[in-house]
Amino acid sequence: MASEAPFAKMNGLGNEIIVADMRGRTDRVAPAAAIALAADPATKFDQIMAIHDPRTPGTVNYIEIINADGSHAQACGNGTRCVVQALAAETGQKVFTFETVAGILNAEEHADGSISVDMGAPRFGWQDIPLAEEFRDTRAIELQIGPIDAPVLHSPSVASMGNPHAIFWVDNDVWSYDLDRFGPLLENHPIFPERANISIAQVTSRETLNLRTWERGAGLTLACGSATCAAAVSAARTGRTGRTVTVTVPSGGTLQIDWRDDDHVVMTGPAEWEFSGSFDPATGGWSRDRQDVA
Ligand SMILES: N[C@H](CCC[C@H](N)C(=O)O)C(=O)O
Repeated sequence: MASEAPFAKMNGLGNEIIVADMRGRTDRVAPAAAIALAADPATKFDQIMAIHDPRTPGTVNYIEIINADGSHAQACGNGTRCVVQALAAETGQKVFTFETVAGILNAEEHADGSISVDMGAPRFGWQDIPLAEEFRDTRAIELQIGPIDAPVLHSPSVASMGNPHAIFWVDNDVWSYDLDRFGPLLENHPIFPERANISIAQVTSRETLNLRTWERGAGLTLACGSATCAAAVSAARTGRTGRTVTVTVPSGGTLQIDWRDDDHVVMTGPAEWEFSGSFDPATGGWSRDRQDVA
């Protein structure tokens, strides 16, 4: 049996994150371990952020992102803030350059404890999302759900933040939509060959949005950082808002999104530590650190 690895259960605005310390090891978190940890109410999570030794000079760590269903994600904004907070607490370092499967990621902890992550440039080409067929205008693609002549949700904007996102614009309260019913249907719609994260967004002013997300591989979550970025850039791109917005997520918290002139999207928000323990990356068996036990 491989030795146990330390982990911290954290959250980013209610997005449930496990930061797994896989530095100095060659094994990886097995999908079965992720599924076991997700099934245990004490360690239930949306994403595992597995911190590995760096692969590329100039980066501090390679980060692997694993969804609750054991699948992999290319981006996780809220989880990246949790990684920054954990590493900043350990090392005192404030500025980080990470590598993920989607590329290089810069992040920084500020004096007030908030954390900014440069999520890179969004992509809007239909092959970039990806979509199964060509759509020339990804600001509003032809996709709808509900009765054909009275769709409940329709014409989403699609964007890639490294991972695939569809954003449905609604006029009513985002809570009035049955996202737990529509989410799985849309996540697995054949138009999204790699599935997609599905959000509904209500624009409340030129600077504010309300957002709910059904995450690919994790379901309904209390926050989704990359979806917040995808919604913000899509809102700006369709003329609904300016390029700097505050997004309210289901936990009631907010993320600040700035789509900079150099095309990079910078997301700023909090991260919170809950408890620490160690786990077996092969099976997901785990125990809580003794000093944390009340
Ligand atoms: N919670 C994450 C996104 C996870 C995306 C994942 N569900 C995927 O498969 O793309 C965030 O804060 O950005």
